[in-house]
Amino acid sequence: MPPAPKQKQEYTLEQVQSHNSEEDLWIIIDGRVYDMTKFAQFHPGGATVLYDVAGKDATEQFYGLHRQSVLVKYGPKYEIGTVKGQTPKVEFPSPGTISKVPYAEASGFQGLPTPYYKESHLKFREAVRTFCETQLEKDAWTLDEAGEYASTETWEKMGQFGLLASRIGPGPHLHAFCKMGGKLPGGIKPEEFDYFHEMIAHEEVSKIATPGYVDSLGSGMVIGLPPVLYFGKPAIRDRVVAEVLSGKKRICLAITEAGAGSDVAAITTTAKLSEDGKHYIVNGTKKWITNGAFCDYFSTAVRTGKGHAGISMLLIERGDGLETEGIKTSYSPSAGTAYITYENVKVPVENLLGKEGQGFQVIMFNFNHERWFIVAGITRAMRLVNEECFKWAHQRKVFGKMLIEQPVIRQKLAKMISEVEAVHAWLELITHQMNNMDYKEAALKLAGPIALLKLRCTRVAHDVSDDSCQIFGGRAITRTGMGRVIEGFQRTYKFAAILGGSEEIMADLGVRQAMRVFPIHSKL
Ligand code: HEM
Repeated sequence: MPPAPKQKQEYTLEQVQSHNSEEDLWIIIDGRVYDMTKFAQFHPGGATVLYDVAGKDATEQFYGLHRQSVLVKYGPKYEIGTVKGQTPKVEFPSPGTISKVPYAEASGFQGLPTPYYKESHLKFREAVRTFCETQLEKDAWTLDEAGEYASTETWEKMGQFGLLASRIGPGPHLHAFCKMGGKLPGGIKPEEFDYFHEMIAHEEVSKIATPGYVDSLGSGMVIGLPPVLYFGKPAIRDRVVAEVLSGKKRICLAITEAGAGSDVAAITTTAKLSEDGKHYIVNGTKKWITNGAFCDYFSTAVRTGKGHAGISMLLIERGDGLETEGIKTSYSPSAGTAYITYENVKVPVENLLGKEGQGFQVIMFNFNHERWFIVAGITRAMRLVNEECFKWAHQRKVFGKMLIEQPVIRQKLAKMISEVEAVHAWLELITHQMNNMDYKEAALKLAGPIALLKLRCTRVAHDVSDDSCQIFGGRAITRTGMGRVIEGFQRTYKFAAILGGSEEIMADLGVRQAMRVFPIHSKL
């Protein structure tokens, strides 16, 4: 929340100037007067720097060294009034508002004509952004640094607000969810809800910009629930979907193993039918499972036979024989990235997702949605990085002028902005196409374009990370302070280039899909 302007006292410049000693230290930041006398000795930047500006206007020094959030946190405690004749100019956006920084939002949200976004998308974005900023963002950074998972209360809050349901996409499950008393953000009706609403939900969560903690807010669910939703037996599906969307239970997708990443067919975790035919007995391990450390359910790929046709999907509940252990990644442990061990885990045959031996199809069916979701998240993260760079370039002075006045910085910004706008425009087009196809048709026709979009997106992320680091300098490798968002991005953007299929696999898949529909008799 922005600090409430304190109009209770107005001081003349001369009055402020007279409080200019270590024992009586006032400063001005953007027309507001702060009494720093007691704070000076606790100031993380040291007391001396404050003594140097005692009784003076320190706006430029302050905004050259601090994020706005510092004033939001400490301002109300130390602000004592305003300067007569000066009106504070710096904006403190209220929760849910759209940024006015150029290219910080998709142009359709900054008032330009758009074929995609309707009133319901604007309403939805405002509601989700307000929720994220007021309910999730305020302690995200502290929890991410501490490596803590999102609490059960946070999950239930997300469930009640309809954020979890919004991240699984349109479909009959939303009607079921609302019939059972659930609500969607912004009062959107299930029949209005489309893939743009879902895309917005992913974007807004990604904008929280604490990559590990952001993943702990449901990335496992986004990829782990669809196999149950589309391939689970009705009784199990209805129970599990209701539990997960309300935030009472958590689910993740367990496919990759130490010896099987993008090469899904190499998985070795086995599921053997028990003698009475009532259970599968699962043995093996899984690695890099997002949210695995704290989930209740695991949509797990298992081997029930040989080759591609020997892969099946099982819904496995945490219980005897299933152990999870956190893996240390470049992310915060908040993401709950886990190594999973299955030792003689008994799974009822009813928990088979799809048919035995058709696990590969179940996995492929969901991969497009997973990749599209990764693209939505990383693109939004890049937009935020660009916004931070644009602001920083207007804040930071070097060699006597603003960074933005240096042509080399404008060149970098031009590249970053144009690349992000291009991938986002492709994302919007594909999302529009998803809205106009059923899930099956989209899985077939959009697999190639989504793979190529993901490839382009993570290549752009590489460039954006590189350029933003050069713009932010030392702050881009410092976890706290001005470059916090850039530091988090450069440390973690590679996740998107590997998860859900590596760049190399995306490139190959994209072209092979195009080869399938190439009219073979076309000649030069
Ligand atoms: C309301 C007034 C101020 C408050 C509440 C405040 C608070 C803080 C805080 C919380 C930090 C740590 C920032 C972080 O790492 O996230 C910090 C750092 C710092 N502050 Fe202040 N500050 C104020 C004014 C000033 C002024 C006027 C100056 C300079 C004249 C200054 C100079 C510095 C410096 C040099 C650092 C270290 C920055 C770095 O490591 O990059 N501060 N301040």
